[in-house]
Amino acid sequence: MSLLERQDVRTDPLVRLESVSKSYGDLLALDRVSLAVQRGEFVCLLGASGCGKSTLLSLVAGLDQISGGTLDIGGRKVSLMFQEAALFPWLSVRGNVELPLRLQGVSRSERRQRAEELLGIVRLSGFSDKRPHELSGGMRQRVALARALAQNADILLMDEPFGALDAMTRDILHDELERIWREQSLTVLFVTHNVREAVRLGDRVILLSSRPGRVIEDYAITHERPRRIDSPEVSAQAGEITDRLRAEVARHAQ
Ligand SMILES: Nc1ncnc2c1ncn2[C@@H]1O[C@H](COP(=O)(O)OP(=O)(O)OP(=O)(O)O)[C@@H](O)[C@H]1O
Repeated sequence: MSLLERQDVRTDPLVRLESVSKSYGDLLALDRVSLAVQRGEFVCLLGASGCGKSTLLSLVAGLDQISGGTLDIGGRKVSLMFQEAALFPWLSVRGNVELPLRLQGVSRSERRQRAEELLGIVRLSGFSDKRPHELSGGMRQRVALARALAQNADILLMDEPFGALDAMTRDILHDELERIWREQSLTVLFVTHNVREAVRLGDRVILLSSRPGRVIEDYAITHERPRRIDSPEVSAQAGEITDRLRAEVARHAQ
């Protein structure tokens, strides 16, 4: 294999954006964003409110059309998870997790088995027959994660999935997500406002400018895993990124 071929293998991204722009009428939300996410990477997107983070996710999800540039996910499947679990209240926990499997045409018995397996992965075995309103916010997000995993997608897109949870519950879910990401070899694109959360979880933290969103920094986070959100290393790097973000917000406010 030639050097060039080997480099191609190493840089075979699952998600590739080249100079992607997105406008809503006169409003330019994203401005020539280039970003490549490698298979198995955990990439966090960070930026001031309104800088286009959710827009970027919805473009990758194919929920919206790009206005310019190239976006290529090679026809791969994506699944989405949001701040609100958005579970169907009339379905049991198992029924919610089974839904994507039902849409994929998976047989009843296989569906049940797979749903139980996924509920085990998110540590909710024994809660299958509960309804969403009987669960805590953290447990509902676990169900949403199991449902996202049931889609059997190549790429997991997460839009502030833990933003509404208390700090302790969020901390526990960080550990769980990291474990599941490793065990399932997931590729994750994760939007957050929380700099520490981004450094806790990400292999990379992509910092977007204030609107229109452009990539202004691409930080490699190399601290050993599992990390603690309150460790000195995470705090120090989060401090550095926060300073950069503050400078960007201040520049924009002038
Ligand atoms: N469907 C839409 N129609 C018109 N404007 C939109 C639409 N979606 C997003 N926008 C605008 O695009 C810009 C980027 O929005 P987006 O929600 O992507 O930002 P964000 O970084 O995710 O914000 P936040 O951190 O506050 O959630 C905002 O100015 C928003 O008002």
